[in-house]
Parts: sequence; structure tokens; C-alpha cells
Amino acid sequence: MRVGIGYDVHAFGEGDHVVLGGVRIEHERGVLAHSDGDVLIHAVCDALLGALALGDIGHHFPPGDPEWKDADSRMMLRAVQAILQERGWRVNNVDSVVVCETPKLAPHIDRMRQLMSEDLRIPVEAVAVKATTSERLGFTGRKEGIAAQAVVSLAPRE
Ligand SMILES: Nc1ccn([C@@H]2O[C@H](COP(=O)(O)O)[C@@H](O)[C@H]2O)c(=O)n1
Ligand SMILES: C[C@@]1(CO)OP(=O)(O)OP(=O)(O)OC[C@H]1O
Repeated sequence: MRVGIGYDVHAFGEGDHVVLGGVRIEHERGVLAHSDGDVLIHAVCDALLGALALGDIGHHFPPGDPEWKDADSRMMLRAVQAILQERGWRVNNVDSVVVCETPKLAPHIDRMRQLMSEDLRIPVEAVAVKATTSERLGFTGRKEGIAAQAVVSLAPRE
């Protein structure tokens, strides 16, 4: 068994939607990012890579690389899953939390779980996504950006 932790932040910027866990959510602002700025999937990718001490998302998908400009972060999640599989591991479970005052995430949580479980090839019951505000404190509380944290466990493939 291996465990990993991931954390990511994206600042709000111009735009009319955010993408979280692969779900497009209409919002008064977008996020600043090289890719689609899916802070939740980035945190999950970092947790998965961390579990095997394989560096971080920026190491595998360099922020300056045109290939990843505006990229769908689900491509990165599937690529990371393939790396784990090649090395003889499978994802056992994912837990995660997204921190932002807005948008309201509760209506979208089950879709995020579904999409990430498909990309990771595990049951939806093994993927948890939670949302919280930071009670108007700090950068998330001031609506300057979104943060996400993830913890994963991996098991050897039989
Ligand atoms: N962006 C968010 C933040 C929170 N929620 C949901 O609201 C509940 C209460 O949040 P608190 O920060 O006041 O504890 C939380 O448990 C989430 O279910 C949300 O949907 N979107
Ligand atoms: C996802 C990548 C892809 O270039 O860029 P961003 O979308 O800017 O996201 P971030 O979490 O800041 O950095 C990781 C990069 O790998």
C-alpha cells in the first residue's frame, strides 16, 4: 500500500466558467492557468505521483509546453493512471476537498466523482470529493482563487 498527498491553487481571472473534476461550471470568473486550470484534478494527479515518488504534475506536463496549453486535465489524469498501471499499481481510493466561496459545488460533486472514477478505472464509491468555504478568511475567503487538496492510496495490481 502507498499513500500520496496533493495540493494545488489557481487564481481567479477573466472568464465565465471554471472546470473542476472535469465538470464545467458556469461562474462569474474563470481561473488563470496554462491548462484548463482544473485545480482538483491537478491535486489528485500530484497525490497519485507522490504516492510513488514520481515527481509532480509540472514535471510530467511542463507548464511551458504548448502541448498542455488549454489542455483538458482529464487527459493528464488518464496519463498518470497509465503510469501507475505500468508500474504495477492500481488506485485504491481518492479523497479530496475543494476550497472556495464560489461557485457552489454541491450540485456538481457526484458528476466530478463519476468522471474521475472513469479516468482512474475504479468504482465511483472509491472517489470522494468534498467542498468547503474558508469562512471568508484568506485568499479563498476573499474570492481570489480556488484551492484543492487530495489524498490517495494505491494497492499493488494482482
Ligand atoms: N464552494 C462551496 C463551498 C461549500 N459548499 C457546501 O456547503 C457546505 C458548507 O460549507 P462551509 O464552508 O460553510 O462548511 C459544505 O459542506 C459543502 O457541502 C459548496 O457546495 N460549495
Ligand atoms: C497543469 C499544468 C500543465 O502545464 O499547468 P497549469 O494549468 O498552469 O496548472 P498548475 O497546477 O499551475 O501547473 C501544472 C502544469 O503541469
